[in-house]
Amino acid sequence: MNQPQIGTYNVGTQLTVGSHQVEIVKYLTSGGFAQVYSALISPPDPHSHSNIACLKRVIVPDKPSLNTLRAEVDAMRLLRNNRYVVSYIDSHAAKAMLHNGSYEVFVLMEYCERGGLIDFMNTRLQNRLHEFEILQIMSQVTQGVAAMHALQPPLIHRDIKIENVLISANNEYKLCDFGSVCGVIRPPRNPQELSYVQQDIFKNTTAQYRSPEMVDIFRGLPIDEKSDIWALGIFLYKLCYYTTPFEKGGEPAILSGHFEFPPYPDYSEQLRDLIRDILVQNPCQRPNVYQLLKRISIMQNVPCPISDIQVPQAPDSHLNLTELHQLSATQNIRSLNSHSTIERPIPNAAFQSSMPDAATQTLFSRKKSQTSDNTTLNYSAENPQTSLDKSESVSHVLDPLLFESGMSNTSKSLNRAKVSSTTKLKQVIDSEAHNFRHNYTMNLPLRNIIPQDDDSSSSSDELYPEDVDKLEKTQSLGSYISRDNKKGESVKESLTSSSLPGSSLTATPTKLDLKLETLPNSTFVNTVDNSKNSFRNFSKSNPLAYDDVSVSRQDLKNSIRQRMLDKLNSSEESFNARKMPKAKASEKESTGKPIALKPGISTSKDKKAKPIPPPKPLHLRPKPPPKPLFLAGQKLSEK
Ligand SMILES: Nc1ncnc2c1ncn2[C@@H]1O[C@H](COP(=O)(O)OP(=O)(O)OP(=O)(O)O)[C@@H](O)[C@H]1O
Repeated sequence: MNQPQIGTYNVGTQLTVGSHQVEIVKYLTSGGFAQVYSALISPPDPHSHSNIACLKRVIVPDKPSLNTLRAEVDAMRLLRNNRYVVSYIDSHAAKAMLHNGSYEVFVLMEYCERGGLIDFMNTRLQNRLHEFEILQIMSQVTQGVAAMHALQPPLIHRDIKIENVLISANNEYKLCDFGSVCGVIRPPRNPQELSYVQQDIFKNTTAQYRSPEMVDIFRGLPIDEKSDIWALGIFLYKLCYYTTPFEKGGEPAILSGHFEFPPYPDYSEQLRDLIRDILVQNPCQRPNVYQLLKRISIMQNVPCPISDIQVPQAPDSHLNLTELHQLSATQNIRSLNSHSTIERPIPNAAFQSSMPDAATQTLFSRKKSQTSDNTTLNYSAENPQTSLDKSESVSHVLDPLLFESGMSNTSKSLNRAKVSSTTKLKQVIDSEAHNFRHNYTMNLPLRNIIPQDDDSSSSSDELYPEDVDKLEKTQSLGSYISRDNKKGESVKESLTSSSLPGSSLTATPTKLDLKLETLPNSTFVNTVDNSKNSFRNFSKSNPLAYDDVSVSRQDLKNSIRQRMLDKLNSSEESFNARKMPKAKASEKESTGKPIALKPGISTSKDKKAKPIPPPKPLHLRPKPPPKPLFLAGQKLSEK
């Protein structure tokens, strides 16, 4: 979006935000789209009892962008009680006075006095983080993520990264920036959906934190909680080594899964193992958020905070494998099938929706039930609503035939696997559930990721009173992805080469800087824009027409293959450009001529670009005219 330029508020400026009186204390910074202030509020925040808050002021140019923010606020509101999520206080939107058609949005939230995690890391460039500090940060951030995954249906953050963690006055690490949040995205089923998902991922995620299933949508895997887990793995690696594991290798490295650990700092093998276990290609084999927390807690030698999340537990007598799977399959279908309005997630701590995982947890807990804490064992006995949710979801969402077939497949797999341990069983269930998400076919468009501006019903004026509108109404999660303001650029933090894996780490690392970096894949922008246009036309004419598109399997395969090749080629081009020696780079700057890529690497651009002729031998080059005297070593004054 074209961000209108606005001046900053003076200290002492008085405003009303929702039901709060606000007085500006200090201008803090400007984010990609927002001005950020510290402010005094009245009444104080009932959650923290503090009268100091953070005010985010954003000018949005149109209603779709307003929807994006509205959805961000809704996500914050759902998560407001979690200690490790930046807490929402109030919000307010109004039509902007100065900019026609635009809106001014104010969001009041908990003030994180100690700034960003990145700032803290910058204070520790010489003396890197100790393992216990890393585990503490990781545990708290993972708890924030767990709160999202525990919603029903789950929310996927999609932009977990160092930059999106702030530190509160009492030194707690808190997840922020919920502008990319979405529900589970099932695998696309036709080229239009595919383009759309691809575009959505590029707009809402940060390149280095993307999971393999995000980079290669053509694997046909859902984007779900496990994509956040991958990002947590990258996050953990960066806490340790101040760089990301695929910083140098980029997308091909993400897809091959190959990364190395720098020799310094020397963390325990346990910690490195944890990173290895998270960064596995197959999402089913990655731990879920609870398993991750357990591992971290064991390493910290503290009780697992998982009891805070209250994973649902079933009494022994009520649980058998069939039920277990029924529960998991249903939950997955619910996630997929849901139109994913943000209204739907239920912040019901007693019923988390990553059911394969929850179900497994249940099973684990059965084994341990004699010794377990009672608070985690009250599934249907103390929470009848939970049981209701369960039966309701079974009856109203599923096509019984599909469900039956899913069931029988699962039973077969389970029998085949002859699971003898809970770990094995967990893997089978997890992978079955994942396959279920993968294979289940629905006659629904990807509503959960279609932007609101394509949906005329949601942009009716009655949602937007003329002057002031409190951000309380819920929106489709699809609006999260309409952040077209990023336009192929992402603000990304990265260390300079001095701290890249494999490079010498004895040199003083340079500061972690915020720098504006164009996405590596330059041709992607075109691809995306094109696909976006075609998608929009398509959806405008008939938003429900996806399933009528007649595309043969082979066509789809070919189209996928071609896109993949284009994408890889263009990625390769940008990776080569990255590796371009400095000398060549400066040569480019000075001559202004493009630099030829390595021979043998064909890129989509190559096809269009004219071949660059080899340089002429010296003796054939035209001789430069003789220098005028005053440039030939003789001063004018000496003449
Ligand atoms: N609650 C808060 N307490 C203290 N500082 C904050 C808070 N929220 C944001 N900030 C500061 O403001 C900066 C920008 O905020 P934020 O990332 O939310 O804005 P943005 O416009 O969404 O930026 P971007 O999209 O580029 O990440 C943060 O990096 C952080 O330094």
